[in-house]
Amino acid sequence: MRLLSYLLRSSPYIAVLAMLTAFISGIGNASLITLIHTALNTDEISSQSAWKFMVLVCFALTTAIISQILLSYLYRKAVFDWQLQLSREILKAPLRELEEIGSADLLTALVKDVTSVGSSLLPILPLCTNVVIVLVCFSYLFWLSWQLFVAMAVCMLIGALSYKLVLFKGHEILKLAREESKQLIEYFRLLTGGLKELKLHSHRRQAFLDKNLEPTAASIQRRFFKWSVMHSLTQTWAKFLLFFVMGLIIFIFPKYIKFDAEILTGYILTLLYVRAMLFSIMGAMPTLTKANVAFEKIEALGLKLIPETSQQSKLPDAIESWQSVELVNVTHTYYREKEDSTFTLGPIDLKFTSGEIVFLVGGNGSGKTTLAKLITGLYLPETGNLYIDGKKVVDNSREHYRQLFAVVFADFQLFEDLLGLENPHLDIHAQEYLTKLQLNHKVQIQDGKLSTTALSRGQRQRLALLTAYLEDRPFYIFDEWASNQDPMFTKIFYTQFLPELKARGKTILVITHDDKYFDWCDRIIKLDHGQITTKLKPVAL
Ligand SMILES: Nc1ncnc2c1ncn2[C@@H]1O[C@H](COP(=O)(O)OP(=O)(O)OP(=O)(O)O)[C@@H](O)[C@H]1O
Repeated sequence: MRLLSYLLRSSPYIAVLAMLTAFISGIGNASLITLIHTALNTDEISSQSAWKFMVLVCFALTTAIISQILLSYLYRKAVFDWQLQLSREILKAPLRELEEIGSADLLTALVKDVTSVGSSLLPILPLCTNVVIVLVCFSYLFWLSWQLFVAMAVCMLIGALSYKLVLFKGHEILKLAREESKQLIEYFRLLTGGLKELKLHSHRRQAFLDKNLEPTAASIQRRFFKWSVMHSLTQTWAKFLLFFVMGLIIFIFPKYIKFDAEILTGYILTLLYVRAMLFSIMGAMPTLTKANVAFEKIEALGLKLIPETSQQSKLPDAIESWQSVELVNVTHTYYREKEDSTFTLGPIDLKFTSGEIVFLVGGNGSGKTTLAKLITGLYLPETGNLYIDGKKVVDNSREHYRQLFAVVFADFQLFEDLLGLENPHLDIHAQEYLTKLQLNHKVQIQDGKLSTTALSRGQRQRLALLTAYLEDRPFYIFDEWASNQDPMFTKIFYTQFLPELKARGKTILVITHDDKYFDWCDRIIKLDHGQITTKLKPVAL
């Protein structure tokens, strides 16, 4: 029911119209069978009845076509809307939560689950029509003989209960298959991302196929097969149930309930007609079950398909002037479920002032990147607070606070389109930076779009730097930016780029292992196992 309300809320007017036409079409269809039965039992068929029949056929046909067109529109629009809405929700959710969910689950939700939920729309409207037809036909049967109807209904109810039981079991199987589909997507991601490693090592490749990919794919296939068998069994059972009921009506019930031949033909004719509708109602159940599983999964991720309030909140402006950013008693803890261990960063007390260059050093895994995520407001501190110019950063101001930073993370992502950079001279500025970064012979820029990002890792890092330059934010953070640069460019970075940025009044935090250039900063902060062990001037190090 909750799924249905979501489906209807995505385009309420169209949905109501589509349902209305589906209902009307259902009434038209059901009226046809009563008209046929009456005509069969009339000696002389009047021309008025023939006209009535023709009009009813046209009416049922037109409403069915309209409802189908509306349905296709509704389906396409719903999937489109939900994919956009889920993307917004993902961008809105806290980074740490998203990291814990993992990209495989998010991708499955965006690509597979949304389509599954949307596909439930396809049988829903025909379902409405068929439910109406079945209800009208059953009312007709009740009107013909209520005693016969009650006897028939009891038999059908027993059949429906057994069907429901199997459907419930199927729901559990589909849930497990959904979890494994997520794992399969993760393996596909490894396959496409690890082509070099898999091609070079034949034993690893074989083991990857035999031990990872194949068992998961086979298990999903087994579960879906089990589900299909259960589905086919219930469908076949449902078909024979109706024949069984007809057999009871023809051979058994007449011994106990009195009714004439006209009622009997009415029952058989109507049941034969209703049979197709009942099958289609039952046929829709697996799709609805699949949609329900996908819907539950999206909800379990904490993502909403329908926006709760208007999406058009004003985007925060960039911060132009500031004096200090301060972290007071800030901590962050990772919990690693598989190893049942934790890593805690902090408590951290740090202050950055406008226009200084700070180097952040420390061994692998000491918490440097985590600290950068806390400073930029990407991670929410578990304890303690961030302050900008003495003002606490709270939930309402966090988005605004984040506009202070331009960051090149070690696992940066390049966008070919230089998005969100409102600058009438963007191409000219970008071209200047491309020359400065010695990329002008490799990459061109036109209408804010880079001609390519298919470059070496070091060159891609330079492109990431280009984006950061163009963002022109007051606070720059570089996470081991120079690690893939040649010695000459590393030198240019520390001895030219950083001082130039500082001269423009920027604050720069550089996560680095390049001790050769430690003299080129104002301060050095050292992290060890999540704790700040040293805050020094470079000369003293
Ligand atoms: N997403 C995560 N989930 C769980 N633990 C994590 C996660 N990211 C990092 N950690 C753990 O937190 C610790 C600090 O990681 P972090 O990436 O901040 O260190 P780092 O100093 O930047 O390391 P490196 O120099 O290798 O980049 C590490 O022990 C790491 O295992």
